[in-house]
Amino acid sequence: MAPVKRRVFQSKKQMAEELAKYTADLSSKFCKERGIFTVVLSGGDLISWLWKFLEAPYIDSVEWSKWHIFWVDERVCGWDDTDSNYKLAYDGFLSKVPIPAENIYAIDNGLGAQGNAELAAERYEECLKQKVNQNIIRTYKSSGFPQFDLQLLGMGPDGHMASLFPGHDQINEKVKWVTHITDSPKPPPKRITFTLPVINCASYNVMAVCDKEQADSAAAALTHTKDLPAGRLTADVEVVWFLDQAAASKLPHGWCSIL
Ligand SMILES: O=C(O)[C@H](O)[C@@H](O)[C@H](O)[C@H](O)COP(=O)(O)O
Repeated sequence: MAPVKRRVFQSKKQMAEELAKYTADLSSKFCKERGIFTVVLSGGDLISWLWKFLEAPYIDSVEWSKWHIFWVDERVCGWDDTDSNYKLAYDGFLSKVPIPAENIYAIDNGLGAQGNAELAAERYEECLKQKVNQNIIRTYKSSGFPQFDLQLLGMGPDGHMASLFPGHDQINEKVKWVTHITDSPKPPPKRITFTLPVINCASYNVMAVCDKEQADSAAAALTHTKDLPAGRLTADVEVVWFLDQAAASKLPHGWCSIL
């Protein structure tokens, strides 16, 4: 099983700087190896921690034209809706870096605007399959699941990741690549989400978590004292939890040395 590493930072600023460095290093590695870097984003606070990419050296040194962007979960709404994870990422990040528009794979705008969660999930899975056929996304060993190069994930205070919530059935999906939920405890209620097997096939998974509201769940997930979706996170190569001091404050003594 892939190692689960922890990195605890004194401030969100430091965390954002290291997150950019970690991601840029993987971008160089994958662009060199395969000429493509597949990156999966989540919503929530994550996008606000990507600001470092908009500055030197990254804005000029990253091979943006080789990036392909996907979403681990999305709210079922149109692209211009204030709930949209696509809009959040576009406004805060994607519109400011030269990633080609055709390399950005958002939820189907029409199905989102109609609120059709089931069909939107099916359509997004079809989109992933098409990208596998075009050799943009790799597949994981013999399982046939898509394998992304890097996923940048977040965790809610209840321990959810993507739109896999504690006590909801979506976490048990074993066949589909993308599923949907219509009663999400975090608003809005309708969402589509990658399933756990897909999330865990990624080569590298980053779980970025800040603030004291997440501290209990971060500790429970990392020590496995509660069965939380975020505690089931693994990867093919490695998982790294990026935590600020507040989010790491409930980790067992000695687990949270500052980096
Ligand atoms: O659509 C969403 O709501 C997000 O993708 C979600 O899965 C997020 O990553 C976590 O809820 C953490 O969110 P915060 O960073 O806002 O706590």
